[in-house]
Amino acid sequence: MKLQKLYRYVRQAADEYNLIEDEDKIAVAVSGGKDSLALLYALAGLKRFYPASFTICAITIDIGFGMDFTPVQRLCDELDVPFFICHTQIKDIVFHPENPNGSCSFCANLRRGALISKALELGCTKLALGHHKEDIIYTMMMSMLFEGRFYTVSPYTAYDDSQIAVIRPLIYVSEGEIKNFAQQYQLPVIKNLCPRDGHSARSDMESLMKQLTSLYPDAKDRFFHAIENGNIDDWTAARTHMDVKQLIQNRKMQEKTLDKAKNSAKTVQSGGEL
Ligand SMILES: Nc1ncnc2c1ncn2[C@@H]1O[C@H](COP(=O)(O)OP(=O)(O)OP(=O)(O)O)[C@@H](O)[C@H]1O
Repeated sequence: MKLQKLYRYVRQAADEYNLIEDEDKIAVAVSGGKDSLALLYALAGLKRFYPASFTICAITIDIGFGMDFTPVQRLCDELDVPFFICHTQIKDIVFHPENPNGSCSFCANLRRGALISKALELGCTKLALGHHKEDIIYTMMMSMLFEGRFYTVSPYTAYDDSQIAVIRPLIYVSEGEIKNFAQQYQLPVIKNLCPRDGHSARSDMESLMKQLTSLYPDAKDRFFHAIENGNIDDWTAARTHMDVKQLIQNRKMQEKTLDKAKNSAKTVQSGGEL
């Protein structure tokens, strides 16, 4: 995939869901994986010609697996993006033998907390995550199968207790396109050293989708269309550029529904979406 195409996708998401506003300071959450590196690349370029004026910085949460993030630092230098790395003990907390909550979703929550607190410290108004089209679809499938509700993470999420909103500008980009882009532009992808990488419920959704696609080639597009038109509260609110207070109100209602659904469904360890 060419860079122009990536820009087009990100612009489409930004325009449709009001992701980027004038004076925004966007913290790009960079794990070192292909998705967030592609996101960094896209936003660093887009800020030169996007109608709203915004700045970016990059934040990496070092979970404690001893990964070397020097290649990310080099890319940030090349793109002229300030880079911040936060060293944490998340690995020790999540992998503690006596910790019964040591799931992928617990780890994702800790990472998100660390990202938000660093982004707030830096005065950022948005935190951009690298979820792509399949991430959105697989989260919806997990939500239906494990929680019994039609839901997935939104392109724009506001929190009432925080000055920052989470945005997902890659929702229109497929994983295949990102892989291709990462190869073409030689993004410095760092191998994830977590032993659970690739062994989550998310990978089960991937296999399930492969089977579905062999029977119904358009399954992914149909699922994504259902999400965009399915009146999921956060999605509708973002698309209609709803007032932030109203957005938060909607989110609270959603959380109540989730609690109810969780109580009545079997608890299954999910794939740990951030
Ligand atoms: N350790 C981290 N530091 C900073 N950001 C992170 C970290 N882990 C995850 N993120 C952010 O959360 C997003 C989703 O996380 P997830 O673990 O699902 O990664 P992924 O789908 O493999 O994406 P990537 O290829 O970017 O690693 C990432 O794209 C990235 O923006």
